[in-house]
Amino acid sequence: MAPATTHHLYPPFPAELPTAPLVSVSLAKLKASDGAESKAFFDACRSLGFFYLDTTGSPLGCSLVAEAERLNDLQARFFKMPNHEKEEYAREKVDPFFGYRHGDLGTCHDDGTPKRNESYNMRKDDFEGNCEALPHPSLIKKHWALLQSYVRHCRAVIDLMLTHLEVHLELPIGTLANLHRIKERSGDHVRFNQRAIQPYSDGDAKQGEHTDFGTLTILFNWLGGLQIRRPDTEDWVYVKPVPGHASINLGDSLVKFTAGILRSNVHRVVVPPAPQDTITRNSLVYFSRPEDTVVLRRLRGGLIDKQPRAETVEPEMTSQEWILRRSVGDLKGVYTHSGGLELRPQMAAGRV
Ligand SMILES: O=C(O)CCC(=O)C(=O)O
Ligand SMILES: [Fe+2]
Repeated sequence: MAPATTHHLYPPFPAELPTAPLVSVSLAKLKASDGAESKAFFDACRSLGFFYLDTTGSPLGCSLVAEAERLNDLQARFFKMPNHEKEEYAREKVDPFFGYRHGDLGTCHDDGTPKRNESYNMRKDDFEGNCEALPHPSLIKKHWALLQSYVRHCRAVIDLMLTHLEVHLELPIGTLANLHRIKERSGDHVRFNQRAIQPYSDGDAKQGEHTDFGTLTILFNWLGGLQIRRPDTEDWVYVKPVPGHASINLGDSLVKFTAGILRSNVHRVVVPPAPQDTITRNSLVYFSRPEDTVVLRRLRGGLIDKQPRAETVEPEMTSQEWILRRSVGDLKGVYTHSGGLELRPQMAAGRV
């Protein structure tokens, strides 16, 4: 039985809007090593780099969805905390990458408090006890076990997907998994995201265009707003949230490891389509990334050896360095070179 979701409590995603052509991949079938499903998964990883993960019939998927619902409730409570309390855990205070971030929109809520886009980034290593945990508010500490369990479940899904990738890439089993060991330090994290109600702006939409830096991203959405740029038409189209499904997308490190066999697609978050644009928008993201010490470069073996060699030698750096430099806008995304999309001023208004 599918777990209860809360999508029906929000205004509906409009039926007539063109949406992104994401295929749906069944987690239960991937787990059962279903050949056709595995192929559909790999095709989606090559062609679009985005797909839905259908959790129906999977105990792991059911846990993930149930926990995502509880975490969505938790994030609403987290963001309701007074700004000065959240700022105690600001990135500037706690860590160069993790912690609370915000971008002011320059307008105010009815009660006079400034409107913000906000995020709270909690690293996997805190939950796994791989290092001393960063400071967190008591609300987060109270729900530590839930977050720990969510991290474990996300990682189980990611490890399964990495194994399917290894098979199709004709790599020895464990090649990718060994670069993503849960007990090793990495940039993996859970992110709470909140966007205030705001008017659509072309400039903001453009500023938000990005690829993810890491490996695989597991995303739960309750409202529209996420858009991808279709590789075939170059049109920006909304990804419709589907109850019981996560959206999965591939990040730049998989493009680098596979010398471009896999795709990390450009995406952005804009105002949800009406009538969803009158609601504060939250999303829940799990970002997986290679271990900190892994050098981001093409791997050897299987299909990767058949890929053409790049004419220019790209600088090689560790995952940790790549993430830090990407996060301050110092490096461009793998698929965004030509448009110069990542050449934006750091922390542009409202961008977190
Ligand atoms: O909020 C969303 O739907 C997507 C967020 C996203 O793309 C990101 O945080 O990298
Ligand atoms: Fe993203």
